[in-house]
Amino acid sequence: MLKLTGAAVDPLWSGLDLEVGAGEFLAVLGPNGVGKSTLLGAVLGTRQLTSGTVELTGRVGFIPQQRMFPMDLPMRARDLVSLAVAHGTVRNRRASKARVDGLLAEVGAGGIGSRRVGLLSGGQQQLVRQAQALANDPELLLADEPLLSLDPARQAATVAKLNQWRRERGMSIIFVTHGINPVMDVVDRVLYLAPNGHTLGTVAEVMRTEVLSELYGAKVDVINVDGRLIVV
Ligand SMILES: Nc1ncnc2c1ncn2[C@@H]1O[C@H](COP(=O)(O)OP(=O)(O)OP(=O)(O)O)[C@@H](O)[C@H]1O
Repeated sequence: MLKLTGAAVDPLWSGLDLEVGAGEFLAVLGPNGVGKSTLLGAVLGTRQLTSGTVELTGRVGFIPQQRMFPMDLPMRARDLVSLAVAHGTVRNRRASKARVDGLLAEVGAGGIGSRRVGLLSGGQQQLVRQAQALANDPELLLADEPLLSLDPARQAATVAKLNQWRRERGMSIIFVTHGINPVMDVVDRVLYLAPNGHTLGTVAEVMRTEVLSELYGAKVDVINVDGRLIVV
C-alpha cells in the first residue's frame, strides 16, 4: 500500500523507513513545525523528497488541516462533496445525489447538505472535508489533525468511524495528531517526529519518558493520568 524507504525532506526529517499495510492505523505525532503535514505531502506527491523513495498503490483520500472555506463561497456542502464524487466534473449530478447524501450522513453531517459551506461552523466544515475525502472510497486515508474544531462527542464519533472503516473496508489510515489520547485505543503504531529524529512503534514502545527525552534532546516526562498520557 505505502512504503517509504530512506525518505527525507531536508531539513525536517530523514532516514524514514515506513511501511503501512492494509487496514493499519498509524498515528503521526510531534511538535509544531516538525514536518508532520510535510510527510502527508510527500505521500500525496505535493512535496518532493530530498532523498529516498515513496511507493504508493491504491486510491488515496485526504482530510487537510483545518482551513475555513471563504464565507462568500457560493457552494453548498453537497456541491463540494458532489464534485469530489465526480472527480471534479459536474456531470452525473443526479446520479451522485444518493452517494452524496450517503457520504454526508455517514460523517454525521446529514442535516447540513443544503447549507452554504462558508457559513457553516468550523466543526461542520471539518465534517464536509471528511465526506469529501471518502468520496473515492479510499484505500489509504491521510488525515491531518481531523479532530480540530470538533466537540468531544464528535471527536469520539470520528475516531470510532475511522476505526470501523479500516476494520470493515481494510482502509489504511495515517492520522496526524497533537495528542495520542483520542486515538489511543485504536492505533496500531505511532510515528513520533521530533527535532532529534523519529521513532516508530506501538504506543507502549514510543510514548515513554526515555524515548521521547532522547528524541527531543531534553528531559520530557510522559505521565499517565487515569489512562490518559500527558507529555510535559
Ligand atoms: N511547501 C513548503 N515549502 C517549504 N517549506 C514548507 C512548506 N510547507 C511547510 N513548510 C515548512 O516546513 C516546516 C514543517 O511544516 P509542517 O506543516 O510539515 O509541520 P507540522 O509538523 O505539520 O506542524 P503543525 O503541527 O504546526 O501543523 C515548517 O517550518 C513550514 O514552514
